[in-house]
Amino acid sequence: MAGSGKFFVGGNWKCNGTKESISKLVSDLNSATLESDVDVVVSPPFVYIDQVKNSLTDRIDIAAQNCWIGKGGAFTGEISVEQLKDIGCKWVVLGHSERRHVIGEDDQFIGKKAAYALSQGVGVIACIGELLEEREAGKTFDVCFQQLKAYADAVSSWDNIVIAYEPVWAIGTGKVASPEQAQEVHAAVRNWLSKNVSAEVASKTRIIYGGSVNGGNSADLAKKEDIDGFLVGGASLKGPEFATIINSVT
Ligand SMILES: O=C(COP(=O)(O)O)NO
Repeated sequence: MAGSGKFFVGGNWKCNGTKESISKLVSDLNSATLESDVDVVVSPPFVYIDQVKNSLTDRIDIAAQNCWIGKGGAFTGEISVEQLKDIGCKWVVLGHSERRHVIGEDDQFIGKKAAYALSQGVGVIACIGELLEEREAGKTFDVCFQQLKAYADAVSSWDNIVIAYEPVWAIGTGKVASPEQAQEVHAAVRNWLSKNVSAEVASKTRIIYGGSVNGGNSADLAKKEDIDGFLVGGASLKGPEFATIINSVT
């Protein structure tokens, strides 16, 4: 398994940054003191991965924000898992709500991407999460379990998967899920894994929360039994605050 820490915190930089701003962010991360039992990854835009990989401390791994569904070749505009490995990526974020609801990727497409990435030895941060209208309609569990099933139907091992529960209504809105709301879904996800995969997978798979996490709310979220870390967007672009979040999970 890529990373053996009890906890996992990812920084999803999304489509943000410049060479200059990323150089400053990397410098801040390199000078941070980070808790030892937290696996930490950052996910730069593709075009900055090489810069980050060649300047960031080895304490922090690199995740890509997406990958092609199979081996490279005549797929204009795509980036293969092999190429991401070649430049030092150990992880890839898949199934992010922005890929589902903005780009239009469906569950099966995402599941196949996850299976291929894992087959090449790259870990998968497997995102799931419901829309506000789905939550308001009482469909949160149905949606998350459907997305989980698509991963489970495609992959043959869970050793290199971290599940990220990211309620879409909390992403980028400042409306963070309450610790109780997040714990309820994390516990249901873990129970689903136990019933549909195995008790061992349910026990060892890290389930992380994403959606308006910041240095002020991460500690309360991290106290919950089934919250094993975070996938942080906006706050991960600020090195000191991202370090505060990382150090709050233990
Ligand atoms: O999309 C997110 C969360 O973003 P924010 O922290 O900005 O809500 N993580 O992948």
